[in-house]
Amino acid sequence: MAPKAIIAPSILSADFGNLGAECSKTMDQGADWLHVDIMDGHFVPNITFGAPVVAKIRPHVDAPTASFGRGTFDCHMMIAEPKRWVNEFKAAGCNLYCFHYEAAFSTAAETPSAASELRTSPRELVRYVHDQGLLAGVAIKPATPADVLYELLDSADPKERPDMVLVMTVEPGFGGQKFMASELPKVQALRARYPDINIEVDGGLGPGTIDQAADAGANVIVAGSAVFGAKDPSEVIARLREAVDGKNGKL
Ligand SMILES: O=C(CO)[C@@H](O)[C@H](O)COP(=O)(O)O
Repeated sequence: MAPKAIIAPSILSADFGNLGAECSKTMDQGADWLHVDIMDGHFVPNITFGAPVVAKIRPHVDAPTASFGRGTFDCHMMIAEPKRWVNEFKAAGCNLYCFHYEAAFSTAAETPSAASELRTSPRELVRYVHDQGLLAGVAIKPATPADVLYELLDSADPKERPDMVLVMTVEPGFGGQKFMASELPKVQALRARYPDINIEVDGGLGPGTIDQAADAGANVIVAGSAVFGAKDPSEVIARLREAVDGKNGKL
């Protein structure tokens, strides 16, 4: 049975001119976490913001008092060289550092000019993120199969096991895209093999698509435009939660 629902609105769809207030309002509307999309214009064809902005919004949301707790800043690092920024984002108030499997790998294999301390692998990077005292997430793009994650999730060493996996249900880079149901078999396979892990889905989630994602076994739900564009965001957040927890008998 999947773990409880965690609803993480993506602040990519918030009003950037009023970000602190937008974040605290969304928490008051029932969010568990905030999903903070970091894009570098390199790993993905869009740029958002960096650690200084995260540090500015952190005081607007109470920090979590436990791992995975309310107020977790779930930083989705759509960036090259993800090892470079772990400490800066930790200092800014990030709690969960979710890097892309593809980016961690390419630093080692495809960027031979990268400084040697930045050359890494997904396994080493999960360990490194844990060593810095953060939760570690590993994200996969639509072109990446789920089974690349098995080696990490099967690791006997908890330091090398991700705390969450993120299955992208759109190509990373932009909010407001169409949900790709073609990615759900990955979620099903991961849930069948790992009944207790946090599986996050991101992209095109909302009242019209949540049931498919919940049926597949996702429990951490990112929603940007569906929450920030709603007349009643509280109602949308409650609906997302009900779909996941209702299915799992947790309501
Ligand atoms: O990471 C991303 C996009 O790359 C997402 O977090 C989007 O921000 C989700 O937006 P919606 O599809 O829910 O509008």
